[in-house]
Amino acid sequence: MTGRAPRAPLGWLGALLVLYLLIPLAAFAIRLAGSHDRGFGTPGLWDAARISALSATISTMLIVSFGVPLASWLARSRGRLGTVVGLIVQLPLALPPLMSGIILIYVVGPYTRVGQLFDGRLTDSIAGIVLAQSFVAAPFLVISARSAFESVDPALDDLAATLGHRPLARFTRVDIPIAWPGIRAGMLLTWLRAFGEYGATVLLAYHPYSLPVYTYVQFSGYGIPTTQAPTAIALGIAVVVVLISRIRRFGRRRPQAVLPEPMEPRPAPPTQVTFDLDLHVGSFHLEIAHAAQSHRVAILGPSGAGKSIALRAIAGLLGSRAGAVTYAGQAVADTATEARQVGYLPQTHGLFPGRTVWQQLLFATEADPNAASWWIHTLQLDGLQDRLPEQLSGGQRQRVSLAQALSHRPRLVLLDEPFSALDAPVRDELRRELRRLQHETGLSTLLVTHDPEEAALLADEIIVIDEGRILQAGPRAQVYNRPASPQVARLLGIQNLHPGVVTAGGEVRSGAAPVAAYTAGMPSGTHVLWSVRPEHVRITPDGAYPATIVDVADIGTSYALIVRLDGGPELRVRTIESIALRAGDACHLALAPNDLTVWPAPDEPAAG
Ligand SMILES: Nc1ncnc2c1ncn2[C@@H]1O[C@H](COP(=O)(O)OP(=O)(O)OP(=O)(O)O)[C@@H](O)[C@H]1O
Repeated sequence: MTGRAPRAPLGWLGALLVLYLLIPLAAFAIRLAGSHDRGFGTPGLWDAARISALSATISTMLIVSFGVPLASWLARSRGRLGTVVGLIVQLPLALPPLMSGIILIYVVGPYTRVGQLFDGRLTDSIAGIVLAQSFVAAPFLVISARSAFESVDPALDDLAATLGHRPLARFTRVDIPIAWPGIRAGMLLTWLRAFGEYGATVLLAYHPYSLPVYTYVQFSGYGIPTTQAPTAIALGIAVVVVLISRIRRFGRRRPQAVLPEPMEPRPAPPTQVTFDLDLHVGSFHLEIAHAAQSHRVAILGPSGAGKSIALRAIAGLLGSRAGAVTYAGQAVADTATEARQVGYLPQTHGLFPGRTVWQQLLFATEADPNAASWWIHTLQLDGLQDRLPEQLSGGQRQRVSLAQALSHRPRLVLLDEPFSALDAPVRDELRRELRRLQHETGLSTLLVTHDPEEAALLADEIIVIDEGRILQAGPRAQVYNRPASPQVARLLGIQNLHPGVVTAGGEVRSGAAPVAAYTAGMPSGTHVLWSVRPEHVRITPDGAYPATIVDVADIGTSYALIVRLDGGPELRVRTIESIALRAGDACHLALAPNDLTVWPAPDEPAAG
């Protein structure tokens, strides 16, 4: 038994509809084949067909010129205005075309002001036909193009801005190519709808005859046999246009890239960033300020802390009102992103669909082909230059993104969780690679991550943020060894974090176990949190703290143990020394007071 629902009844329902659509077409074709005189020589027929084709083409061109920018705006607009405009655009679709004709007469009819400007000749002319067709057919283009633009990832627009492209270039070189299949389908539908338009046209422009008006005139004057030829023409055209809309560009051949001589780019001078940001995105308020002392900085924080918003603001993608930003002492708040010379790796991989690896690398306005060739080689992308994004693995895509960001010699590279979607071995490999580049080429980087290990590997200076505020900022060693608060300790992934109380002797009692620590300035009885890094807990016979082994795991390069302090909490221990102990064995721990960090518990007022 497969457990699948039987599909036959659904299939039959669909087949009935297909029959209903097919039978009239077939009946017409049979009648046409059996006729003596099909009327293809009737006077006026071909003129009417020509006028319909001409006016539909003009209408479509007009609708595309105005409708594509409108659809792009509608796809991005979130406000009430966008909703209202979206409804207005759809209205002609919901209105009977005859009524659309009546409405148009009130605006451009011979006795209106607009009509009189043209001596009443706007109607009953090709212009009148175009006006009627455009009104009725415009929604088809706008609706289709709008949903096509909605599928364009806004991060690609941001990426193109960091690669030096201005808004118009981003529209024509990023948005239009990606949305093109939807725009093309909308154009063909629009043309067909305009070509077949009758209701609005017959009221607004009875003359010259368009094909549908001509057909009605023939029908009412001479009966149905005389309508065979125009119907056959319309049917033939519909079939051709529908077939055109189905044509895919199978296996389009792209020229193979010939890579120029690789040439190592001159390294950009180290760039330290200063920022003082104060901005709202929706209901989220980001207010952070920092002057970096290093050119390898990480912003670390949990999901939703405001890391990506901070990075986008520093890149200039949120406008000049986001706050003050300087790169190497130079104020850039009023400089557009495209002129800031930054490299950017957005959270989702930033590659442009339909472009080969080589085309991605040369996409920046100031891309240097020799440098691009060098990055292909350095980032181990040799042989992949003619591949499209979908023909690459996740790790290769991130390498291409990195190469793309570096090929225009950015002064600062902004990385938004660049490796988070990759599996552990590929992530480790790419982190190592980036670290190597940082050290070998002096690359200036600002990394956003929620992973403390990644921040420690790729930055000399760490800014810890949460809920749009800085919790701690400073050199890596200082932040990791002396987290300013338990919250920072948790965000840094510090594992041994336990509650305790300061004793009269200045120790910390955790459970029943007193632990020696520096608690200067904290009165006896203060509730605290204390922590010690797993690699700072030593198991040694002369240790001061009796304990019991709970678990020992051999993790290849080291041992990870869980040990319970007698009368106290469990501690994680990490050691590279060979361990002969097993779960349940007694042991002793050595904990240096220097290695312990103690904070007043969050609800305790800070002492000292
Ligand atoms: N366009 C937006 N409109 C409204 N709120 C937004 C918008 N973009 C982000 N936010 C909100 O701002 C906050 C910070 O978002 P941000 O993307 O900077 O977080 P993050 O720290 O990068 O998180 P993650 O690690 O999950 O990417 C979140 O609460 C988010 O919901």
